[in-house]
Amino acid sequence: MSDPLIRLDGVSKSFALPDGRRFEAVREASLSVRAGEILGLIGRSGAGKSTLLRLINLLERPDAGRVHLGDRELTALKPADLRRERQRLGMIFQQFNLLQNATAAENVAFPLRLHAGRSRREIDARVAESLALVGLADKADHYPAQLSGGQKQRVAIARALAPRPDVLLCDEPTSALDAATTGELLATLRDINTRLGVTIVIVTHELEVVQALCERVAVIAEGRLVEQFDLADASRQATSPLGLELVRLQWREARLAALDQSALETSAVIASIGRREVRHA
Ligand SMILES: Nc1ncnc2c1ncn2[C@@H]1O[C@H](COP(=O)(O)OP(=O)(O)OP(=O)(O)O)[C@@H](O)[C@H]1O
Repeated sequence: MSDPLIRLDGVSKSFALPDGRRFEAVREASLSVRAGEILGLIGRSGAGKSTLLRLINLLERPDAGRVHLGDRELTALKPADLRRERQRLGMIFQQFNLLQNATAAENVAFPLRLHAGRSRREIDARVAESLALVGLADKADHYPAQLSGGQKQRVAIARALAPRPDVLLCDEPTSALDAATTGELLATLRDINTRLGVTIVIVTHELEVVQALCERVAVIAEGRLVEQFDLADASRQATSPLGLELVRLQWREARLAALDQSALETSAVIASIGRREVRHA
């Protein structure tokens, strides 16, 4: 494997419980993410998926272990250097996290204004470009309350992309959306990955999302990374219950696709017989 873009080395994170004990949400997790790939992080509720994702951009600081982005060790950086490196890591959330009293354009401009050195004209151009990327050029002046759930998530994606990050971290981005809107949003994420080369790490509890979008998957259970595999690798042996469920879903989808194909071929044969009979009538 080429040098990874993101590398977690033995990261652990615990939280204080009300009774004073500590709960280990992530335990000695090591993970590498290649530049340009789409990695799914899956696990049952409470398994530690979101915590692991937030350890990548140090929204959560690990108690132990190291986080690398390219050749920089984020866990060793001073606050000003970390702020700069974090611009390479965009993030979106399940509940969109938009500023309600700001327009779509103002929301997208927000991260650009946080860092000095960009002119007003540069910011306006970047905002327009980012909204166009997610198909919302005509909604720049709309407030979040005037947008659908899918449109709100697109504004959030535009905001995350505005600083031109290398990575997009997605925390359950489709959980608040219906099936059709989920499909459209996944197509947008794939397009961003293909056209811009943005590496994507997505946390989800929906195996269909992994199946539709991801190239590789990492399974987390009780804070531990229990297995990782390429979805296209037919020779793989999934071992965890969720890994096995995902493989079964892939088989089912593949069988349905084969059935669709044979139904299509059958109808083509019937149609050609019909045409011959009409000619001979
Ligand atoms: N700030 C916090 N303080 C205390 N406990 C926390 C905190 N954040 C997470 N936890 C606990 O850590 C565990 C893992 O949480 P996390 O949100 O990472 O799980 P998850 O796999 O993303 O779950 P879900 O799919 O339900 O969102 C949970 O038991 C959660 O209650």
